[in-house]
Amino acid sequence: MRRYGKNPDEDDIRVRPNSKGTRPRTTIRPKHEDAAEGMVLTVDRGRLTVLVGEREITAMKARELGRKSAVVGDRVAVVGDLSGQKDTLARIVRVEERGSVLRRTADDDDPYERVVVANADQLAIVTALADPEPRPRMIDRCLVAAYDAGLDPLLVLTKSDLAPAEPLLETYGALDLDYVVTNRDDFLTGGVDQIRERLAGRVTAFVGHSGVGKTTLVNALVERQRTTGVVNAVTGRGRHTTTSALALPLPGDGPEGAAGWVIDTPGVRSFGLHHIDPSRVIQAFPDLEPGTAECPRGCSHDEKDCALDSWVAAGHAEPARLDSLRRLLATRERREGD
Ligand SMILES: Nc1nc2c(ncn2[C@@H]2O[C@H](COP(=O)(O)OP(=O)(O)OP(=O)(O)O)[C@@H](O)[C@H]2O)c(=O)[nH]1
Ligand SMILES: [Zn+2]
Repeated sequence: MRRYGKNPDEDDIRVRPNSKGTRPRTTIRPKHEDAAEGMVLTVDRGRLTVLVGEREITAMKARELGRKSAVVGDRVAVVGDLSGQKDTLARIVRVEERGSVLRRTADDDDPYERVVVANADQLAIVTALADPEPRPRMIDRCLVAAYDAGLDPLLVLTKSDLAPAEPLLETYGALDLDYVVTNRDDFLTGGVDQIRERLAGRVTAFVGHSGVGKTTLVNALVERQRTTGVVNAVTGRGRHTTTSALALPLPGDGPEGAAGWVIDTPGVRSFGLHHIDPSRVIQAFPDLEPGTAECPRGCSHDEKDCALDSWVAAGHAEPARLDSLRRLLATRERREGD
């Protein structure tokens, strides 16, 4: 699977300046052939902050885009005033095809599932080992969302000074999940390198419930940021005013001049799992998947004849994993955030 960020040279989402003549053009596009390519960093009430080269500009959707949305992480083509000066406004005339989408669940205020992050290739699931207690169900839901969106999950276990990681990791042992264990004291001694390594050259969306230490972690990661440009300008605006995700560059060189991207997602209470087929849910449980071979056709995996019970009874997987799968299947239709 091609994922944005891993092989920027092979990326077919980008519009290369010299691609004229080598590629067929659609009839709509020539109008904006001189458009600049950018990446959406955040969205605030119809105003989008777009990184174009080294410059951060404010833009809005051009009318011709219609209902099509542009979200954080989107590659967009912009025209108009690209100076980035105060009170200037550019127009987004095109949203490039997305390599991946993360959706959030519909809620009472907004009945539609919406894409909140585009083009991420990794999902960092931030969970505290204590205070607050880890929530395996929430982790499972995130895993399902990650697998469904084609993102590599990365379990980030924080506050290791308060509790050991082993019990939780044991539960997920069969999943062969990539994980990092962190704590605040490590950050002070440069201990974020372990996680930095996992983020290098990639676009990683960070999710986690309030209080797990996500902000502490993200700040440690983006701290040594160049003094001008993206981070300071964006964070200076006051996060609380926006429910949008926010793309933050990791210091160093790489695609778009950053060593990788952290996409902080304050507004994502829960992922939209409504659209996910039960047969895809099972993909988040590779330890259980082989056990479904003997299931009756169209098995819900939560019925009397389900073969998973005997699979687990035979010792092929942990009973806790099957419980987790079943809880997930049962709660998939609900709108809960945990
Ligand atoms: N013991 C301990 N406390 C931590 C650690 N990291 C963060 N904290 C504390 O946990 C609390 C929550 O941290 P935040 O970084 O604000 O957590 P958050 O997930 O961003 O939560 P919100 O800001 O509510 O969204 C703060 O009081 C932090 O000081 C850690 O490694 N160990
Ligand atoms: Zn079954």
